[in-house]
Amino acid sequence: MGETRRETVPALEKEEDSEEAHAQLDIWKYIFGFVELAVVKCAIELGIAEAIENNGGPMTLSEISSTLGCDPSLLNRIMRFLTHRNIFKAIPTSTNTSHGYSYAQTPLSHRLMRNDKHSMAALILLESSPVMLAPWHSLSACVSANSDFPFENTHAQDLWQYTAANPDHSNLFNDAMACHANLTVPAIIEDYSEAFDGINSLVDVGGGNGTAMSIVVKACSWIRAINFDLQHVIDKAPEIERVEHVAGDMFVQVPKADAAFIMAVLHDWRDEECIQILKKCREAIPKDNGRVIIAEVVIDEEGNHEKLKDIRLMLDMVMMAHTNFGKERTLKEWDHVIKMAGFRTYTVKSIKNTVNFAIMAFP
Ligand SMILES: C[S@@+](CC[C@H](N)C(=O)[O-])C[C@H]1O[C@@H](n2cnc3c(N)ncnc32)[C@H](O)[C@@H]1O
Repeated sequence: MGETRRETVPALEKEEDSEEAHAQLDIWKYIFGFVELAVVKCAIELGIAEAIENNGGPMTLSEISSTLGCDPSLLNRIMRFLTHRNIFKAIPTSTNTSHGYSYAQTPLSHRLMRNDKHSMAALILLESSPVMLAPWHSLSACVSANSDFPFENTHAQDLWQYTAANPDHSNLFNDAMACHANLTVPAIIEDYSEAFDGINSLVDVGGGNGTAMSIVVKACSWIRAINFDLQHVIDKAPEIERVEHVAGDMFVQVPKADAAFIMAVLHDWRDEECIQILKKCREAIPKDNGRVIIAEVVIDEEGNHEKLKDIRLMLDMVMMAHTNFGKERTLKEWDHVIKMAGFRTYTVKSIKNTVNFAIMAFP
C-alpha cells in the first residue's frame, strides 16, 4: 500500500480562500442591493400588510390576491421573497384538497402599514421615490469633482427649494419625517425623561409637521410647545392642542422658549451653518438655565454596536446624496460646532434602540 501524503495548507492561504469564498457570495448583496427596497415599496403600494390586518388574521394567497386584485402567481413570488426575509410569516395550511400557506403579520410588516404606530411606510416611499433615488447617480461625480451636489445637479434646486416648489414631494417628505419623529421622540422621553424636566416652554427648530411636539406635550403635560419650520411646511401642518405653529427661518431668528429641541436638522448643514443655527437657538433660550436638546447621530469611530454603526454610516451617505454639505458627525465634530456656537458645556447620551443620541447643550 502506498503511503497517503497529506499536504499541510498554510494558515494564510486558508484565510485567503475563506475571504475569497465570502466575497463570492457577498458581492451579490451589492449587485442586487436595490431589490429589497423595491420589493418592500411594492408591498406598501399594494397594501399587503393592511389587507392582512383588516382581515383580522392570516390570509391565504388567493384571499390576499382577490382582496387586492393581484395576479396570484406574481403575488406568490412576492410573498415568497418577503417571507424569506421574515417580513411576513408563512404558516403551512392544508385542506383535504390542497396544501399551501397562510400569511401572517410580523413586527416588520406592521412597519409597512401607513397608519400603524410603528409605520415607516412614508420613509420607505420617500427614499425609494424617483426624486430621492435619482441624485445617487451623481454621487461619484460629486466626490471626484467636489463641486456638483448630487441633489442640486439632478433637480436644479437644493432639497429645501425643491420641497417648497413641489407640494406632493413636500407632503411625502413631512410624512416621512413624522415616521422618524414617531420612532425617536418616544424613545428619548422613555430613556431620557430628565431632558424635559423643569421646562415650561419648548421650541422645536425645523420641527416639520409638529409630530415631535405633539408627542412631547402628550407625555409632558406641563409643557407648552412651539413647532417652528419654513412657511410652506407650517402652512400644511395640522392643528395640535398645546402646540403653536410658527413659520420662519432658523438662520434669522428662533422663537423664544425655556429650551430648544432640534432633531435631524443640523446634519443637513455644513459646520459654519450649524454654528449659525445653534447660535440662533442659544439666543432663543434663557442664558442662566436654558438648554438646547440636539437629537442627532454621533458617528462612533470605534464602533461597538455594528448594526447601529452601519445605519449611521448609511445615513451619512444619504446626507451626501441629498444635501449640499450635510453630514453625520463624530463627537469631535460635534464638540467643535457646539463650542463655536458659544455653549459653555454639553452632555451626550445614547438613546436605547435608536440611531440617535441626545446632546444637551447649555449656554
Ligand atoms: C430632516 S427634516 C427634520 C424634521 C424633524 N425635525 C424630524 O426629525 O422629524 C429638516 C427640517 O428642517 C426644516 N428647515 C430647513 N431649512 C429651514 C430653515 N431655514 N428654517 C426653519 N426650518 C428649516 C425643513 O423644512 C425640515 O422640516
